Amino acid sequence: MTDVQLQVENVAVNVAVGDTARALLKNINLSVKPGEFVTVLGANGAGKSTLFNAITGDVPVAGGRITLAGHDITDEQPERRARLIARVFQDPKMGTAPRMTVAENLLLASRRGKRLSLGSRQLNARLAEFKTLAAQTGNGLDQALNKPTEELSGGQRQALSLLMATMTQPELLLLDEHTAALDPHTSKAIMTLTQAIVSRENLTCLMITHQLEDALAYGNRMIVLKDGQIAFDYDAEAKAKLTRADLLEYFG
Ligand SMILES: Nc1ncnc2c1ncn2[C@@H]1O[C@H](COP(=O)(O)OP(=O)(O)OP(=O)(O)O)[C@@H](O)[C@H]1O
Repeated sequence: MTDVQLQVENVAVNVAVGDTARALLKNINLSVKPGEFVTVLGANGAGKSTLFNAITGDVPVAGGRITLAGHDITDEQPERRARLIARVFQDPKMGTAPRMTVAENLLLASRRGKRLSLGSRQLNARLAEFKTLAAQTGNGLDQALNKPTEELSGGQRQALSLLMATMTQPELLLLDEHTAALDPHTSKAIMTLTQAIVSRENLTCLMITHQLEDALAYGNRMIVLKDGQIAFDYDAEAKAKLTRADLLEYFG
């Protein structure tokens, strides 16, 4: 195992605005160790989602190199990178196929990067496993395995998205404000589930959040983006000393 899981070297992202190029990311350098859980903070427009998009290949980089688990993925298509990288979005509707049942969604996710086969025999063979997996959410998902996901609550659907994102142990988990659309109680439950899965599977994880309490409470490293650059990078020890008041200063 290498001691660096994700290496972002001199990554720049530009977009054309009219006749001029605007820099969204300016020579970002970030080195993340295996099992690190990094919270990502920054004001609106700082470049957080653009950083995720550069890592997943959803925006082209103007320069630099991205390496994941020893593979140079800089020139790989997003579909290929998706075998290694899982992402959970803010909108619970983004992570699941709405007309398919919970169990079918889980079967699909378990086949990530492999040949797809969705027969009822394959499904039935894995129902007990999926029930155990869904039970850990504590929100009744295990009782809803045969329901289309469009009938689930936002919290259940986001819990399912999280299970689907992590069940094949991705090399990198990207959480893109994944609790922002949920009420405080549900958001807490999803964060507790997130923490449990990330620790148990020893996942390398980046989590964008605007919830300062969550940014402080979770993870063992924090970066703050400002104007397309990493303005602050706190290791576990420095992060543990930070307060909400310190963070508010960055956004003041
Ligand atoms: N395709 C694009 N073309 C032009 N500008 C873009 C494009 N994508 C993003 N931007 C701009 O780039 C900047 C960074 O956007 P980004 O979504 O990365 O910010 P963010 O830190 O994730 O913000 P938020 O907290 O609001 O989600 C913003 O000013 C945004 O408007």
